[in-house]
Formats: sequence, C-alpha cells, structure tokens
Amino acid sequence: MIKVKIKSPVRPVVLTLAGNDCSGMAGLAMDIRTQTALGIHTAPVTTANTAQSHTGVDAVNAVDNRVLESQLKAASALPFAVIKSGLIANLQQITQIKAFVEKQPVPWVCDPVLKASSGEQLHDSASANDNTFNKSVLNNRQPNDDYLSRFKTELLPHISVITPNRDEAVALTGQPIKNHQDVEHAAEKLLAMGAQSVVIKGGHRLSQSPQFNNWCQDYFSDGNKSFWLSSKRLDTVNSRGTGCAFASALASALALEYPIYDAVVIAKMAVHQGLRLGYGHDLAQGPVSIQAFPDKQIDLPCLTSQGDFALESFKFTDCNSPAMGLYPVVDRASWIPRLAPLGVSTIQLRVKDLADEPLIDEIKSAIKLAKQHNCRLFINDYWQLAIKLGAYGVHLGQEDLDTADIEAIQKAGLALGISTHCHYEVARAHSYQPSYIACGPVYPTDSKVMPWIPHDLQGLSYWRRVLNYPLTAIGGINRSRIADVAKTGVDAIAMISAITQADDPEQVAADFVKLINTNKA
Ligand SMILES: Cc1ncc(COP(=O)(O)OP(=O)(O)O)c(N)n1
Ligand SMILES: Cc1nc(C(=O)O)sc1CCOP(=O)(O)O
Ligand SMILES: [Mg+2]
Repeated sequence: MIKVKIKSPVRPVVLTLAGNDCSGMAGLAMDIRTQTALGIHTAPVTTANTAQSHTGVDAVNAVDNRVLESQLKAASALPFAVIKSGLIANLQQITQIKAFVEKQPVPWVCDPVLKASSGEQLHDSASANDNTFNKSVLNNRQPNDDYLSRFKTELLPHISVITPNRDEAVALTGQPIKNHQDVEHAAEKLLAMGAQSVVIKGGHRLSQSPQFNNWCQDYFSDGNKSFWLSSKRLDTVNSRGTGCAFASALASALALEYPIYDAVVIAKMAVHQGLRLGYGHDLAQGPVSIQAFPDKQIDLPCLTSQGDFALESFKFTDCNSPAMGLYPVVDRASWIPRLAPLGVSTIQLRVKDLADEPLIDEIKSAIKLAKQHNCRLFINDYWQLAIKLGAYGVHLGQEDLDTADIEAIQKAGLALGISTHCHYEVARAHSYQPSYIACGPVYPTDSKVMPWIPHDLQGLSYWRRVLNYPLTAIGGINRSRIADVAKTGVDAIAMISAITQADDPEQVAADFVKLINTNKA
C-alpha cells in the first residue's frame, strides 16, 4: 500500500480562558468559532460552565480551583502564541490566573467580562469554591468592589490589551462616560493602572449631532498612538457574543503576527463581518458569525484621530476613467513629454531635491506639460503648491496626512492618492475616501528606505479583494514582475527605477503599457 504523506499546515495557538455558554452564543463557543475562522487553533480552558439561554443567565458554575489549575498546568505545555481571556469567575480565579499569566512571555488579550449581554453579573466575590450561584443570587448582586479592586491590582498590570465595553470601562475606572473625551480619559486611566493598551468598545457614537448616531465607534490607545475606529451601525438583532468575538479576533490577529495597530483594525473588520453574517433562531436574537479572515471593504472601519471626525464628509474625484495603467513616478517635468505620448495617462512628480523658486518652477512646468499632453499629474508632498498652481491631483504619504489640509485639497477640486502599507494605514486612508489607494512595497525596492516587509503578490491580491478604490501597486516592480502584478487586477502600476534608470526609458515604458494591457485581469 502506498502511503501519502501530507505536509500538515501549522496553525498558531491561542490559549483561551473563558466560560462555556451552554446556549452557544458567547464564551468559549464563540471564541472557538471566531479563532477557527481566522486560521487559529484554540486551546480552550474552562473557567465556568454557565447555564444561560435567550432569557438570561440562570447559573454561573465556576469550575473548582483544582479543575482550573489542572487545565492551566496541562495547557502550559502547548506552544501558544497569545493568551485570550473572557470570564474570570471569582477571586480565587484572579489569583490563579495572575500566577499563570505572569510567567508567560506572550501577549494577553483580556476581555473583562463583568456582565452578560442580558445584564446579569457574571463573577462572584467569594474567595473560592462558592462555585454555583443561581438566577436570584445573580439578580440581587451588589456591584462587586472586591472583585473589581483585585482585578485592577492583580491582573491589569499583566494585560497587553484590555477590551472593555463602555459599561465595563466605567466600572473599572469609576468614571462616567458621556462623550468622546470621557472615553479617552477612561483609556488613559486604564493605561495608568498598568494595562499596556486599551480598546474601549463603543455602541452608539457619542455625538450630539443626530446624523452621526448611526456609527459605532471604538477607541484604541497604548499611550503612544491613539485612534478611533468607526463603522456604520448594522441593523441586526443577531449580535450576541460580539465582545468575545472582538477579543478573540484581536488575539488571533496578534497570533498571526500582525502588529497591535493592525490587529485592532482586523478585529473591528471581523466583528463587522460577524454582524453582517450573524444568524438567529426561532426564539430570539442569535450570535455574530465570523466566517473567514476579513477581506471586504464593507467591513473596513474609518480610522481617525478624533472621535468627532466629520465621517463621510470627504469624497475625492474618481481618477480611473480612463484607466490609470502605467503610472511613472518621476523627479523632473522633462519626463512628461517623453512618457505621455506612449499611452501613459497618469504621472506623478516626486521632487526630493529642490526648494523655493526652483521647486515652484519645476511644478509649474510639470503642470503645464501635463495639460498639453492631456495627462493627469499628481504632485507628491507639495499639496499647497499643487492647489495654488492648479495640478490635477496630490499624492500624500501617511506622515503628510498629519499636517495636510485635506479639506482644502477637496475644496480646490484636486484628486487625492494616499500611500498605505498595512491595515492601520488603509483604514486611515479610507476615512478620506481618496481617488486611489497605493499599496506598497510589493517587492523590495532600492528607491526608498522603508521598514515594511514587501506584500508580494499574495498580499497585493488580498488588498485587491478588500478594496473597491482604484488600487495602485508600487515598489520593486520591473519587467520580470509587471505581468504578474497586472494579473492581480490592480488599476495602476507605479514605478520609479524600472523606467527612469532604464537605458531606453521610452522603449521600456511603451513595452510596459503593452504588458499591462495584455495581462490586466
Ligand atoms: C503611487 C505612489 N505610492 C506611494 C508613494 C510613496 O509616497 P509617500 O509615502 O508620500 O513617500 P515619498 O514618495 O514622498 O517618499 C508614492 N510616491 N507614489
Ligand atoms: C516611493 C515609494 N513608495 C513606496 C511605498 O511602498 O509606499 S515604494 C517606493 C519606491 C518605488 O520605486 P521603485 O519602482 O524604483 O521600486
Ligand atoms: Mg510623499
């Protein structure tokens, strides 16, 4: 008999401490479904066997200390990349989990589950072994100061990312939340208490203006970087398990080695997908249902530094008609009459070595030549001169977005292209609804020093699936790679060195125009 050897794929492991929800809507069931959909192997450690249904929580049934201890001991042998926790059911479990996590050199994503979505408190203040408490006890609980204070002093300093909803943030900080600023202060307080980073999950947008109330907003901060993620509210009742799903998706993205800023965006996308695909049953609302790594623009949030950002106030002109195609990035106006007659419809002027009058003269001359050759000219960096001198468009990097007056660019009627390299930057670009999004570097490049690992064709194809914007590929694209890049379906292929350093740039550009046309998807 011939034995077929199958090379087994490897999945990162997320050690997941949570309660079982026997209705299957939240807790471990949701964690396992979400993590599996994102390509993760879940190692589930049960903290409680909760008895709940659509009518509420009947009992919590924390597991005995020894049951938890034996699971933690056995789980320690696994090569887990991240720890994710949900319900920590009593004070004894706080002590046990602290002793466990402080020895682990991996990130810990902690969802501080204080209440079920039906409103019942889920933890107990008893020190240990008061393991079963029923509905009447649950409903008559006083706010549990002991639990909160031990949670804060013993657990918070070990948490890599804590993901409270607004009510939980209020309980943990003791401060009311009524507006965006309160959310930001609550996050600061949680950081000051020792958490390395915080995501405060929102419900309705905290805005006085009714037109903004159909957005859901989450706030992230790690003390270095802070941002708001906003998604349009979905009209669904199938939203059970959202908190567990968010923390699980975040833990999964970290286990897949995404940096924290990207992981938060991915988690928000995953939950939006889960809300879209949530399902119900005959009796009541059902759970969110995350089914795959998120790859749709409909799930992409807008990322902004301000919570009261005027969402949807930007919409830049479509620059892909006629198709952008070959998009040379050049440093002097004199390239324009050499390249435009070869079927090049879009050119970028990227000047890095001029200032003052010579720079102004170069941009003026480029704008004039582009108009003569009916070519769309984007000016890199110098958005004020682009507006003043009447260019077709502006190309901005992420650093430029910090200082550029995007409203002025829109008001002046210019097109806008934005550089992106990761989920965080794409979500940020999305909040401006630009004319195109550039995605790079596709391959290693010698034309610019950058910290990014190249996307390669797989990464570029991912962004093509996600984005409905005209998509520009850039970085290390040359004759041997251009056909494969065109086949991914990108709208524009930007390049510097393959054209400007060629022996015969006109011939090369003409060949590239043909190669793009014959290979485009
Ligand atoms: C099409 C395109 N994509 C990306 C860039 C890079 O722009 P930016 O991030 O502004 O960096 P510099 O080009 O200024 O170094 C680009 N120019 N064009
Ligand atoms: C300027 C620039 N920006 C990039 C990005 O990824 O944002 S890659 C890049 C250099 C592109 O030059 P070449 O075609 O010679 O590789
Ligand atoms: Mg720039």
